[in-house]
Amino acid sequence: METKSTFRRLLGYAYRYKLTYLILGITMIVGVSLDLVIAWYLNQITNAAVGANSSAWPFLIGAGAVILVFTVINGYVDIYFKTRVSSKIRNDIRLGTLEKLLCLPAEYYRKNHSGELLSRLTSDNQAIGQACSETLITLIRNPLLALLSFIYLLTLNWKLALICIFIGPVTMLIGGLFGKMLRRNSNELQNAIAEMTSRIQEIIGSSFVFKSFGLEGKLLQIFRGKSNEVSRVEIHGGKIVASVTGAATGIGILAFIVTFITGGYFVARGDMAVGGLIAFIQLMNHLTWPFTGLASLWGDLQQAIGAADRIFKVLDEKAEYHSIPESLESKPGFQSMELRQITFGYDRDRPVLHEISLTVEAGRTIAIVGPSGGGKSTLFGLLLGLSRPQQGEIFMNGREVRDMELHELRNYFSVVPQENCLYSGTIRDNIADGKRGATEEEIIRAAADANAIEFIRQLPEGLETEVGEGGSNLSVGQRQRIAIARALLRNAPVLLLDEATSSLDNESERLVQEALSRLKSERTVIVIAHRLSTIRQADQIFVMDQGRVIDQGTHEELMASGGLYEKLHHGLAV
Ligand SMILES: Nc1ncnc2c1ncn2[C@@H]1O[C@H](COP(=O)(O)OP(=O)(O)OP(=O)(O)O)[C@@H](O)[C@H]1O
Repeated sequence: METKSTFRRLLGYAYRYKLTYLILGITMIVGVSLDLVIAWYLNQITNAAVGANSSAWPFLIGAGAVILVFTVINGYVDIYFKTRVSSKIRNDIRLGTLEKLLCLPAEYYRKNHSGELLSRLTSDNQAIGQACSETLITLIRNPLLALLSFIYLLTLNWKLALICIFIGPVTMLIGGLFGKMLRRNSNELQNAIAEMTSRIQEIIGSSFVFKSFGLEGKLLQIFRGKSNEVSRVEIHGGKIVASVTGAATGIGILAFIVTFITGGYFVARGDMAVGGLIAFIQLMNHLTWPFTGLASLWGDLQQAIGAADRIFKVLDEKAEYHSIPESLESKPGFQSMELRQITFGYDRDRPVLHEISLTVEAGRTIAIVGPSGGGKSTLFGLLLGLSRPQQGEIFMNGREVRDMELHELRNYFSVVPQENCLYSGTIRDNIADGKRGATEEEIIRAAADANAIEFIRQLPEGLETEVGEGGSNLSVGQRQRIAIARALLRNAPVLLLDEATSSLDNESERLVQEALSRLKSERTVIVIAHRLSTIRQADQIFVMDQGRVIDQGTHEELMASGGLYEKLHHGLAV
């Protein structure tokens, strides 16, 4: 992406807060004026001291007090509004980024590292906030201050002023030179941090496994590699910043020495008053620092543009839908769903489903069974429109689903996934996710039908119990029953049930199965069955192997045919 257009886009966010920027424009002008006034003040006070002009003191004290008051008030207003605008812009971009992420297709999540996506919302977002306030304002303020200081310098001693002007172009050259290096370093650092963050997420979420398998040493070793890489890139960045700062400081001091030596010479010759020299040195600071500071500011801006590039890349991704939908409403009126010759691969040239055809009629229970990796979950993804088939068509009530809004399609389904994904919040929140505006009575009834109400009542906080990250405060069986309650409340006509493979104890299993049979009644059910015992009653069973439907029929028919189903039944007998 072009730096210019990225910058223009960033300005678009800033434009929303034009009033705040107007205030910051005023504080900037007042700040610049105060810097010049202080040089003038030093000039006055030194000349009064050298000329033994004691009558000037009341005026000088008064002027000092005014300068002090203005400086304090202006400083407060300036910092407050800079923080405010930076925070607001960061918030806008953060919300926009998450909104976009929520609208992106499942494929995007498959292809992008979660740590990278996390960095878009954290460190990249932070870098942009800084750029839109302090960096942006300073980039305008510094050249303005330098220009006005130079004009003032000309009035003090034009010859000296012209001698000192060489600094500007030299420092700008340095800024330009190092800016590109800083930006490259920033990109490299972001990638390294993203990889490290992903690792942290993975490690933190797996304490049960790494502790039971004694993987601490291995994980630390892997993490050390990622962490060392971050450190290496940071140190390299430090080298670049140190070079910029060193060069800039050198130029600043050179300018100072030249001014002092030349100015001192002018004073000695009587061409300049001592107060003038003092004011000159003060103004030289304003002339050199804006330029020397420009180098590192430029670096900051480059880093922010790098961060903005990455964020805008997410914002420009093709979304599944253009705005966050209202929470899904179940849609009555399901008649049938038909898959015709569906072929699909996560990589286009490596299909994992081959020419799948099946029909699901209203009110029937369809079971999909088969060995692991056969494509059962992938098929669910296609039904829900999470992936699009590369060949073939899917019809819902006779309508091609390509012609339907994704929300409309998904409104036909209630899903109980294998991993019973709950969100941080209370049990009530999680059940209520099934239906917008669910009443207390409906929530309790759903919990009761899901065989969850008893354990909920035994919890000290009842429905208000926090489930923890991903439901980690609850047992697997309890999580499943909450997920079933959520699906019951949703009350969509088609239930997609991916049976959990995790084995529950007998009592828990009984409670879950009982809850599921309530959920299944009066609905169309498509179930991925891991326990063949639970699907004997299914109207139609599809046996999938290596992405193909290799057999179909009722339990009895499939047992009689002596194919894979019969083998699974005897061999796995789950
Ligand atoms: N996100 C993905 N990217 C690439 N390939 C994938 C992805 N998810 C699954 N696959 C592949 O697709 C094939 C079918 O996987 P799928 O998860 O649909 O099988 P399954 O029958 O549901 O297995 P299980 O019973 O173990 O859950 C497998 O070969 C798997 O490796």
